[in-house]
Amino acid sequence: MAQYTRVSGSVGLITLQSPPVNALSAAVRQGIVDSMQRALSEPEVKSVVICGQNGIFSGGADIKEFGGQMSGPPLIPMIHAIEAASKPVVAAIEGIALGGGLELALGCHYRIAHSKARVGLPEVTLGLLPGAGGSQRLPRLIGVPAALDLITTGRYVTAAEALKFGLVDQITDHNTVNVAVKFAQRVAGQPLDARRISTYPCLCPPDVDVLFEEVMQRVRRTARGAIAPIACVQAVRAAATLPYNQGMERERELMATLFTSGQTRALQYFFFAQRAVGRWSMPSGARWDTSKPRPVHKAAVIGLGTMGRGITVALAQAGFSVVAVETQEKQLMEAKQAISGMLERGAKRRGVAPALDKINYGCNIQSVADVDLVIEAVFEDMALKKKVFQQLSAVCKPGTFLCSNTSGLDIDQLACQTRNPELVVGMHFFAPAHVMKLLEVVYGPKSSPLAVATAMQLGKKIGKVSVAVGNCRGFVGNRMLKPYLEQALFLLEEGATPEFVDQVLEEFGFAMGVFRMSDLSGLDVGWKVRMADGLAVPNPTTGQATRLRQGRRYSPLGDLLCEQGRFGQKTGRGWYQYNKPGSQVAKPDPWLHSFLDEYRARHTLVARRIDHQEVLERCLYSMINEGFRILEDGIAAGPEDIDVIYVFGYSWPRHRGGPMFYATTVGLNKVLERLEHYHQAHPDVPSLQPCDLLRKLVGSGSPPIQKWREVIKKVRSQL
Ligand SMILES: CCC/C=C/C(=O)SCCNC(=O)CCNC(=O)[C@H](O)C(C)(C)COP(=O)([O-])OP(=O)([O-])OC[C@H]1O[C@@H](n2cnc3c(N)ncnc32)[C@H](O)[C@@H]1OP(=O)([O-])[O-]
Repeated sequence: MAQYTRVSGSVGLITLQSPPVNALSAAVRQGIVDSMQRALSEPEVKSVVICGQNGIFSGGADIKEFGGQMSGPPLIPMIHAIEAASKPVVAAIEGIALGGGLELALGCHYRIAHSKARVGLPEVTLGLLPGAGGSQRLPRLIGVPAALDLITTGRYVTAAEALKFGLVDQITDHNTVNVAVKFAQRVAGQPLDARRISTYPCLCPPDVDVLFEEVMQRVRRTARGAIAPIACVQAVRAAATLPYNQGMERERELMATLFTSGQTRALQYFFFAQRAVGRWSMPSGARWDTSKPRPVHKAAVIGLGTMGRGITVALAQAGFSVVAVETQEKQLMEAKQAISGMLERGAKRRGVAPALDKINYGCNIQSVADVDLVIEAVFEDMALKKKVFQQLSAVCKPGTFLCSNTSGLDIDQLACQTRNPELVVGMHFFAPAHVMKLLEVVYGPKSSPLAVATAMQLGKKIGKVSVAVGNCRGFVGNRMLKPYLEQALFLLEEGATPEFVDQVLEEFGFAMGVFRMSDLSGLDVGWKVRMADGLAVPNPTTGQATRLRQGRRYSPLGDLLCEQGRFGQKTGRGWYQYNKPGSQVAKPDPWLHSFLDEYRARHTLVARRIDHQEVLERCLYSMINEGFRILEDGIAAGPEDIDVIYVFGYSWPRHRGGPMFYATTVGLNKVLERLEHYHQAHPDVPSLQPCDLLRKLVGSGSPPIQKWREVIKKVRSQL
């Protein structure tokens, strides 16, 4: 709702009241319409101020309303009525003015912002465009280039930047509402014609067509199949080329197309999924709201390879004191140089001082004795990690949390090496750790809620999206990656090429196909794991046994490449060839094609034509099937956890909502039916066998994803 009061005798003050972010719900819109009518009809009132309660202007349209039947006064006529008002209306922007919130402010005649406020039009991130006149008013106010930037990226700008653009009229460090009220008194009675943005001509640079062409090309390249950024460019183009009313009509048409697309549904789901993962729970019943974290002031990182360096940077940049440990002096010095460079570059980008003094470097593990939390990031070797955990347990002060950055090893085995296994959790970062948003916080059977809460809070403080998951091989992300990679290899054996498989996956929206991604991460990483598991063996016997290991189909293709020293980008050869080691430009490799031909001939495999559908279904459905198993096992508490992990950690296209949401858009019965089909064709591939939970969900009528937790609970209680 909105509260109407009269202040300073002649100013009507409308306060939006819809906690926590004053979203423009039906009740708020009704409140604004009623309050405006009152302010305009009261003769004593000479001007109006609109603000939001609790220091927040507005987070925009109420996203929860998008799924249902719209009720209450619509936003567009409401904003038009404010703009057309005969008395000046001033927006007092505190905290945030986002989306519809900023569009409302653009309908006002003046905008006063607090210096700490941030404004933006993030609709594109929800698969929409600023469809309450924002796409038409913003370019008229700040010019086409700046408007295109804000609208196509959805980025927020500070009050200072907004002032520079001319998006706000004034910024203040004082009480914004008081300043706005005084301002409103000053401008009362002044003519308003020059303050109505919809009447402005659209400021276009001379080469506007070239600009639109360039922006459209960039947007198409980076959108990975998302349609909203393209519609945003089209809407701004309408502002630049059409009169306001026709531009509004075009905005409406584009918005209608976006609204009915599946993409906005997926992105809205994902918006709430990101927030749902913060409300974590453990199978023991421990939860986010009943488990208090312990403050961490000083942390340590053990092992300063690629991951350790990134983690150190992430911690230091967030203001934590860090002890960074590497056992060999030479490696320590190399790491120090690299970390300092990363901090300096990051600080330059953000216009702040580099946090170099936050880090103390050392070669001795004793130097971590007084820290509150340690993140171990040594090589992915269980024996080595166990030794480190034994040392840490002996050296650290009582109560220190001991965390491992393992990407899939058993947390419980590490916990068993320590005196306080309840203080041990996994903190699985993704490379580069100071850039990638995802953090899997892995609890073992002995991990305490205190340790999980502390790791989750630390993750939040260093800017990560943290997801709490159970302990199993590969946790959530890498466990689901296994069947996906496996299918890709089988497809090569059966006749596909790496380029074709990658092309299909990239067209689907992945930033990189599976083979380009493997080349980037390094083929040797998985090879070492498979050797440790007894799967990759040198010189295996030929014939059927080569492709059947531990009772299931196995493709040794990756091992064979590694035996040739083809580790991917770092060696200049992998599934692709590169100009030189370290180069990122992948080119098809004729050697690899002959190698695949010879391999098939040696194993009497006849290459067949494989189409797009089969690549997508086998790679994605096997991964989704593993996702259902993860839910069934209680490793992830809900589908949102899996989807957030995949979007932030594995470049799953956000506009498809994540793998589990994608399954709902395909139809669970179709996923089940196709898995059954492929499992029949490949009975020696267990990952294609549909899991029980998927069958149960289909059996219970494929409920919406928000209801899955109930079915999961029932399935798990029957175990
Ligand atoms: C008509 C077409 C034109 C207009 C289109 C639009 O405006 S589209 C919209 C354009 N606007 C946007 O895209 C802005 C989206 N919002 C944000 O980016 C952030 O929420 C924030 C920066 C406003 C606050 O960040 P923060 O870290 O301080 O807090 P937090 O993120 O944890 O959220 C707190 C709670 O508020 C909830 N909630 C938030 N916003 C909305 C909403 N609009 N609606 C409903 N609910 C919303 C959120 O779910 C959470 O609920 P929970 O889990 O507690 O039950």
